[in-house]
Amino acid sequence: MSADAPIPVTVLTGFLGAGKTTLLNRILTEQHGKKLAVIENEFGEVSVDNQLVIQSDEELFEMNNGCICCSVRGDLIRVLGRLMKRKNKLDGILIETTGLADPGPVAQTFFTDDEMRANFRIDGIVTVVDAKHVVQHFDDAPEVKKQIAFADVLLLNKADLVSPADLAALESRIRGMNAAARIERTTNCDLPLDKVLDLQAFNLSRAEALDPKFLEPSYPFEWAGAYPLPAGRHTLVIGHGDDEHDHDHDHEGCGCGHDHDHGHDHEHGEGCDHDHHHHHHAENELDIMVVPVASTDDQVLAAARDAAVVGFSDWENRVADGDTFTPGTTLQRLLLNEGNGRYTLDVAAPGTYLVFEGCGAHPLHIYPSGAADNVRPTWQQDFEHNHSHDEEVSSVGIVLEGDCDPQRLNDWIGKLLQTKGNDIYRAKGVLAVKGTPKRLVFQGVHMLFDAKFEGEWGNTPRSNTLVFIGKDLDRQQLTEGFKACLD
Ligand SMILES: Nc1nc2c(ncn2[C@@H]2O[C@H](COP(=O)(O)OP(=O)(O)OP(=O)(O)O)[C@@H](O)[C@H]2O)c(=O)[nH]1
Repeated sequence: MSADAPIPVTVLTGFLGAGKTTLLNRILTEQHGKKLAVIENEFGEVSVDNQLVIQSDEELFEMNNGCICCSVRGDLIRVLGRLMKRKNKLDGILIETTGLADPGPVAQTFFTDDEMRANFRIDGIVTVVDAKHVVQHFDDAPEVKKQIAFADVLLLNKADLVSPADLAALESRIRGMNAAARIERTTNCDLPLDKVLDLQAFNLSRAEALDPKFLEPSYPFEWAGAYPLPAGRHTLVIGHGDDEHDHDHDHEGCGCGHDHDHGHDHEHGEGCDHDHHHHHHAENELDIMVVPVASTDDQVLAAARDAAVVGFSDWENRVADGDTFTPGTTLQRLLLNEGNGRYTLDVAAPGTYLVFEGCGAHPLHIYPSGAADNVRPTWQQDFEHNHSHDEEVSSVGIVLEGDCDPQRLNDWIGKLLQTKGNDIYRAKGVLAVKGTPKRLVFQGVHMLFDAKFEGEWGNTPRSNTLVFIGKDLDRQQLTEGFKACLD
């Protein structure tokens, strides 16, 4: 490939347990003579996939502290920046998204600026569909339909688990959701790799037709405002706790939580139609970032916004009610009391400070030290966070030392998935079993599960890592249940 040609990027999507890692491992083991970089994003409190993706020469980047379509997009951009520098040594990039990712924003990342467009080209979006379980998620997981709609190739996988009649019915239903994609029926994602790689299939106009906002950026924050601040220890108030001063963010009007009277630059202001779902924030937390800027010129604001995108994907500093924090590109997670909180913002130098708010629904006031009234933003903007996740899906991770008793483990898992398999969408783990040097790899998708001994522990310390993903998971019950399997 010429050094100037953009690197082809393949996005692998599909709901939890559909077979994405199976396909990835197939690609990694086959002799295709290509040098690929793999970006792996996993949903779950603890990572198991790093133990399940086979070892290969390919470079593997893991992103596990959030979903690639929103909170770790900053990480994705950073990894791509690194790969860009070694572009002539790479033949392609594979991105395995979490089962809950909307592929739209992932694909969108490659169109965000000229540098991205020049260096990368989406070759295709490959969606793996679990023929056995997908139907039950059509209604409860909106991501599934998006993954199908966005696909250039659809693997109708797990064909071995359904009857030919059911498979045909499913195929026509899926065809109805995406008339353009090629559909391949597979078992264990077994198909020639030229059906998923080197497709030149991604079509920007189709993506725009599916999502008219496709080329509009989406951000991990919903609002930003610029405040002129003197040096000093200022009070930052979130919420309505202070009624006396509650005159500048009244919520009449669009209901989006901002004071529109003072907005100078409302890109999306009119209908304020951004949705306020924010799956990874609890109601009693608000993510903010306070970034010093030299001015409110467009270029300066754009640079601050890009820094905030990266900062929002990084680890947060937790700030309790009453605590102090300083400006900078660190994400500050304000801990709220029923939506309210009062913090000290310690400003060393006077100047303009941009405040980014993760969720725009929280009124925010800054009272400079010694001032009777709060300071108004001189500029403000709403940002589009145009997708959301099913807030009910959560994960429980268990990491424990000790050896499992195989019989008790089998009984526990069997019973658990039989009784709770509707709600446990996905379970996986790598376990240490009494009396064997091998690692037990456990895989569950709803009620179906299997466990295989794969590879030895060798020098790696024996331990048990398990993750459950689904709705209404009972952490204590799962943890206690597993503990009882340990010797
Ligand atoms: N019977 C059957 N099982 C399959 C098939 N494809 C994959 N599996 C099994 O389904 C389970 C999940 O497969 P993975 O490849 O890990 O699925 P995934 O989409 O990567 O899962 P997440 O990353 O957790 O969302 C594993 O136990 C696979 O062996 C298939 O065609 N038939």
